[in-house]
Amino acid sequence: MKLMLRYTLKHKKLLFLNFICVFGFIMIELGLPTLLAKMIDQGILEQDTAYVKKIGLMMLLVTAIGMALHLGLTYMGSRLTTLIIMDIRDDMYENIQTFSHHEYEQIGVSSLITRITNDAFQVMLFLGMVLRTGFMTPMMFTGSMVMILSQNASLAKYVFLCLPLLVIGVYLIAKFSEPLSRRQQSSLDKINRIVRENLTGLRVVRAFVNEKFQESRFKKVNERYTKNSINLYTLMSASQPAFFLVFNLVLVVLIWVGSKQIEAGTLQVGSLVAFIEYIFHALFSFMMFASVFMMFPRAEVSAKRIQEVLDARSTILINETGVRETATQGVVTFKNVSFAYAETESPVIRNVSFEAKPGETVAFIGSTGSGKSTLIQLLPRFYDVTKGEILIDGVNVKDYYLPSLRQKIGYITQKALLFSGTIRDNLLFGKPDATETEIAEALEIAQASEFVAQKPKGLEEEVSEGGSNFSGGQKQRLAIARALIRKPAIYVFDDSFSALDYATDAKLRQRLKREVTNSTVFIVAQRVSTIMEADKIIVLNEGEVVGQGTHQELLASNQIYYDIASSQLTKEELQNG
Ligand SMILES: Nc1ncnc2c1ncn2[C@@H]1O[C@H](COP(=O)(O)OP(=O)(O)OP(=O)(O)O)[C@@H](O)[C@H]1O
Repeated sequence: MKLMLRYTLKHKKLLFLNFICVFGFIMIELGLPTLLAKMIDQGILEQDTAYVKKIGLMMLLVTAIGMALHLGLTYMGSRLTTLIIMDIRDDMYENIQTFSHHEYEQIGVSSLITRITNDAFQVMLFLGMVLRTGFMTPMMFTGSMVMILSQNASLAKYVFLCLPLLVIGVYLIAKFSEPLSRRQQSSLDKINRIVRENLTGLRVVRAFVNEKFQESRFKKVNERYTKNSINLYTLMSASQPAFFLVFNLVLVVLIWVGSKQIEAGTLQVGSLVAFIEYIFHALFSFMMFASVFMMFPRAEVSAKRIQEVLDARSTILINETGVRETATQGVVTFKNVSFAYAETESPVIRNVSFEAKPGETVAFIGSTGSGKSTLIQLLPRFYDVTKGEILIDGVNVKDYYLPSLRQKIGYITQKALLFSGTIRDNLLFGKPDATETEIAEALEIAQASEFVAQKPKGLEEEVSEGGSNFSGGQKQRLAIARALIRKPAIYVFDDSFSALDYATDAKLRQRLKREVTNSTVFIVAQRVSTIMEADKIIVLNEGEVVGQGTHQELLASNQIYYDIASSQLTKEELQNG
């Protein structure tokens, strides 16, 4: 509720105009039955044609004004809700951007998508309803009740008798719809997750001929969603027939008692018609308000899910006052660094210490799951160390202004990710103002010039979603070029050469070596051949450093490294180093 109120009050001017239209519209709607009563009692029954014409014209004019006000009301309401939802989505997106990986993992990417799309839409539907009818109906109801009481108090008591019945009904429906709404939104999260997994992993699904299995997984969550929706809508729609039953019963009683009063001469026909019209307004307003009230739990569930996203504070803050400039560029020191993914889990990095200087290449090797990727993700603060510290150019990474820290690092992820757009767009992602020469140079170092030139449109070739129109190796080379173009002080290659053939891998590294003489280079690799020329190789085992040195030193002194190397290199290669 707070969320909806806060965002609505941001647009006070539109809200005020909406309110004016509502007020005017109600005045007109409430005035019409009185005019009608006058027309019947003083015009039609008295056979005064001139009076009938006069009141008729007045009614026409009043109706036209009412229509204009209603139009204004609809326009104002739609404009307001659209702006509110735009603000909510903008703020959510902005906050999501600041999330560390921890928050993404906690809420889940699919759920974040549902929240920014469907939950925001649910809130929009509700606010639209509130703005169109939420203000209007209580005012209309109160106004109508006042008119009812002032017209005929003895008839009014029948209307009051039915009200508690309606209130209890509305309360019960709202109460039962809340858990159903919550379940519905969380089933939608699941639908989103399965669709996402299926579509991104389509090749795996097909390769394992698991379409049927995935289909049944989808069917299950879809059925759960449908069942929930049916229950929810059945509950909601039960309200209308029940309401009309009560309404019609009241009407029958009123016509019965009213006709007796007319017979006795204590009530005029026109007054009864106006009275019934007011009752219609009152009960109809009540029903409309009840629908808003019944929709509230559903919108509230969505608003809470949105609020959760807005309230989530990244554990890794931008640090506005942090260090932006340093004297040196690329000196990296790990001091007794330990890291666990969650407080309860055991550390995956244990007491790691090493140093790297500009011009040096430091490589990490170890069995899978030994913590190589985790270790280098601590550099740009994708996660924060649990113990110890990481210094870059003498400053703790936590003390940097976050963008300045990340600006120093060219990070090439294990899974190359390209964005939809052209090849050029993807390269400019690294440096928006890069010149043609810089682009060409980066492509050349990354061994990508040739295949880019072979594309019919060259740099302007479109990259389809996820880069699916490029091979794994081509994607990796473009991702490398994108990082190279920035010329950062520190390069981090997280197994980024794995999809390249041996020859391309060797050529790329050789060319890179010439280029990045003043930068610090970290390479994570599974292939010994990729890292054997590194200045320092760090061998990791279960998160611990179990060896440090050059290829030759480690071959001679470290059994784990020797075992990895001997499993990949020929005897000759081993001997020649
Ligand atoms: N997001 C995560 N949440 C919890 N545990 C994780 C997460 N990512 C990795 N791990 C765990 O941390 C450990 C180290 O994983 P990491 O990816 O760093 O290993 P790696 O040496 O890079 O492996 P590989 O060579 O297979 O890529 C593994 O046991 C892994 O299961």
